[in-house]
Amino acid sequence: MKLLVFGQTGQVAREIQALAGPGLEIVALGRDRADLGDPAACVAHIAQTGADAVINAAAYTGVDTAEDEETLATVINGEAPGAMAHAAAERALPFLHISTDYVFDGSGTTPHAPGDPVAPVNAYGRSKLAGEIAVRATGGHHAILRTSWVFSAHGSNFVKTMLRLSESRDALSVVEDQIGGPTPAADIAQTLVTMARAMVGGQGGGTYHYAGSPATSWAGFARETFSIAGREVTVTGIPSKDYPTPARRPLNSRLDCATLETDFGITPADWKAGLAKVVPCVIRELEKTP
Ligand SMILES: NC(=O)C1=CN([C@@H]2O[C@H](COP(=O)(O)OP(=O)(O)OC[C@H]3O[C@@H](n4cnc5c(N)ncnc54)[C@H](OP(=O)(O)O)[C@@H]3O)[C@@H](O)[C@H]2O)C=CC1
Ligand SMILES: Cc1cn([C@H]2C[C@H](O)[C@@H](COP(=O)(O)OP(=O)(O)O[C@H]3O[C@@H](C)C(=O)[C@@H](O)[C@H]3O)O2)c(=O)[nH]c1=O
Ligand SMILES: [Mg+2]
Repeated sequence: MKLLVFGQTGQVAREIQALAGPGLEIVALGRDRADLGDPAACVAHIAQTGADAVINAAAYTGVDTAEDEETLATVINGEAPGAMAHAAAERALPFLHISTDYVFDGSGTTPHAPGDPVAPVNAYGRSKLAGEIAVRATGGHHAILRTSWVFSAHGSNFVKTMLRLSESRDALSVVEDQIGGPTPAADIAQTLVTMARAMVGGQGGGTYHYAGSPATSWAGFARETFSIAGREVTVTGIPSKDYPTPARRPLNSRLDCATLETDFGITPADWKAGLAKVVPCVIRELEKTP
C-alpha cells in the first residue's frame, strides 16, 4: 500500500513515516511542498498521486493562538481538508482525516460517542469542526478519526512541557477538572494505517474515536510523567478557573472508542505504556536543547 500523507514534522506525521517498510510506502509532504494555507496546492498533489489512500496529518494546533488567528486556523483546519477530501473523492481514493475531542463542549461525565452533538468552546475546536463538516460534505469514502491529548518523543506536547518545567521547578499546579485520554502519536499512526488498509479494501468509513485508556486529568497525566521520569515534583491539582488561558478547554474530553473496534478491530491502548517509551526520549531531547 502507498499512502500520501500531508504533514511531515508533526507528532502523528512523524510516527506514520516511521511505519514505512516492506508493503508500506509513505510519501509525506511538508509545508514547503504543500501549504495548507493554500488548499489548491494540496489538491494538485492529490490529482497527481499514485497513492492508494490519502491521510491528512497536518493542522493548525495552537489552541491558544487560534483565538487570535481563527481565520487562518479555519483555512488550514477547515478549507484545506475539505479541498483534499474533494480531490480524493474525485479519484475514488479513501481519505483519512484527524480531528479532536475539542469539537465537544465538554459537558457530562460519560464518554462522547462519535454521533453525539458537537459544540466547540474555542476557535481551534470550531476550525476542526469546519474540517469535519467539509470532509463529510464531499460524500467520498472517508474516515474522520477524533483523538485527544496527543504526545510523542518529538514536537511540542504536554509531556515535554511538564518535563521542561521540572528542570527548574519542584512543584507545579495543574488542572484537575479536565478529563480525557492521553494518546501516543505512535498508536494513532498505527491506527490510521490499519484503517487505511481496510478502506483501500473497501471497508469502513465515517467518524470514529481513538484515545488512550484509562481517562485521567492533566494533573494525573503530569503525575504519571514525573513518576516514570523518576523526578520528585509535587503536582497540585487545581480547577480550570485557576489556570486562565486565552482559549477555554472542554471539561469532559472522554471519547467512546467502541465503533473503531466494531469496524476495524482496534482497541484503545493503555497510554501509560506509551508514556514509558516516550519519557526517556523526551528527556534525551531536552538535554540536547539548552
Ligand atoms: N496535538 C494534540 O494534542 C492533538 C492533535 N489532534 C489532531 O491530530 C492531528 C495531528 O496533530 P499533531 O501531530 O499533534 O500536530 P503537531 O502540532 O505536532 O504538528 C502539526 C503539523 O501540521 C503542520 N502544519 C501546520 N500548519 C501548516 C500549513 N499551513 N501547511 C502545512 N503544514 C502545516 C506542521 O508543520 P510545520 O512543522 O511546518 O509547522 C506540523 O507538521 C491534527 O489534525 C490535530 O488537530 C487531535 C487531538 C489532539
Ligand atoms: C503548562 C501547564 C498547563 N496547564 C493546563 C492548561 C490546559 O488546561 C492543560 C493542557 O495544556 P496544553 O496547552 O498542553 O494542552 P492543549 O494545547 O489544550 O492540548 C490540546 O491540543 C489540541 C491540539 C487538541 O486537539 C486537544 O486534544 C489537546 O491535546 O494543562 C496547567 O494546568 N498547568 C501548567 O503548568
Ligand atoms: Mg497546546
